Amino acid sequence: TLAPKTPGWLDWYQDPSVPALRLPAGAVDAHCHVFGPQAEFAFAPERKYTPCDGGKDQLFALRDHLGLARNVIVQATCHGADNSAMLDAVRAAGDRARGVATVRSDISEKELRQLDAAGVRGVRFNFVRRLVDASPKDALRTIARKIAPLGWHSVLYFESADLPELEPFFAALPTPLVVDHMGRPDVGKPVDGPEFTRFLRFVDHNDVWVKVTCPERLTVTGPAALDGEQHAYTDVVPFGRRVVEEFPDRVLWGTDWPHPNLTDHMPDDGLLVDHIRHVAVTAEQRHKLLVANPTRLYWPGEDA
Ligand SMILES: O=C(O)/C=C(\C=C(/O)C(=O)O)C(=O)O
Repeated sequence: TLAPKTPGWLDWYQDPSVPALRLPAGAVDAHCHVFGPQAEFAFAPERKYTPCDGGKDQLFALRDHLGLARNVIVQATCHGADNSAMLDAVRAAGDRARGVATVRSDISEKELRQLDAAGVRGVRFNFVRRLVDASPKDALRTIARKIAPLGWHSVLYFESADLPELEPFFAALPTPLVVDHMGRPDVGKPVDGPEFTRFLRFVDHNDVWVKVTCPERLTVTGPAALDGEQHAYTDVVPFGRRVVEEFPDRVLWGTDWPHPNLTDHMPDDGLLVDHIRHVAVTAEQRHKLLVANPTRLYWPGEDA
């Protein structure tokens, strides 16, 4: 029997608009997931939510609809450390997808090489308490040490309030670091206030990559019209724009489709693409954000 969806959970947007923004050739959705379908890929018993299905066929249809060329498919907590749904999608996409996995500290070198051969290029460390139970730092250190020889990176998902406590641990990891959703800033606070300044300093000191993603998750005011356009998350724009301006060569973008854990509104993915115009305002910034940076990180050696 299939597990029912967490009550109150919104399904992903069924009829996304065609973006007004034409994406540059080779644009990468560098943060998205696949959920099941659970009839084929069961959700993990230890999960803290049960999503609707969101399989590879719908993910690739969205990629094509939005004008994207490639995906980086990130393991979501609803599948725990069972990466089979993600691997199935990455393999199905051929060279058009890479993966970021969740692994346990006892993973063998052989298993890691198999993941690498399948297109995995990083692991995810999740510190968001509503998503996972404690993440023992010793176990994560062991994982980071095991993946470093493969040239993989560590993707970090944390609440901004936890950065002070986590920063020394992050700084000591022996891999490149990639932060999800700008470190989840409190956008009710000033962009040049102490909290986001501390985050930007962390990024600068450790050459951290930053995903300029999830304005729909971070917004306090909700989608609003901006420059006559629907659905720009105006209160998040200054944060994304700041990161793009300060670290133009280490920013990434993604849809976060199928958008887990949203209950008050579900973004139209076409309008999420248009939101890019407010944070990467020049064609050069957009080429780096969408093409050059993700290609350098996930398809190194390719000209982009
Ligand atoms: O999709 C995201 O990146 C954000 C969320 C969930 C996960 O990342 C996950 O379950 O792996 C969230 O904030 O609920």
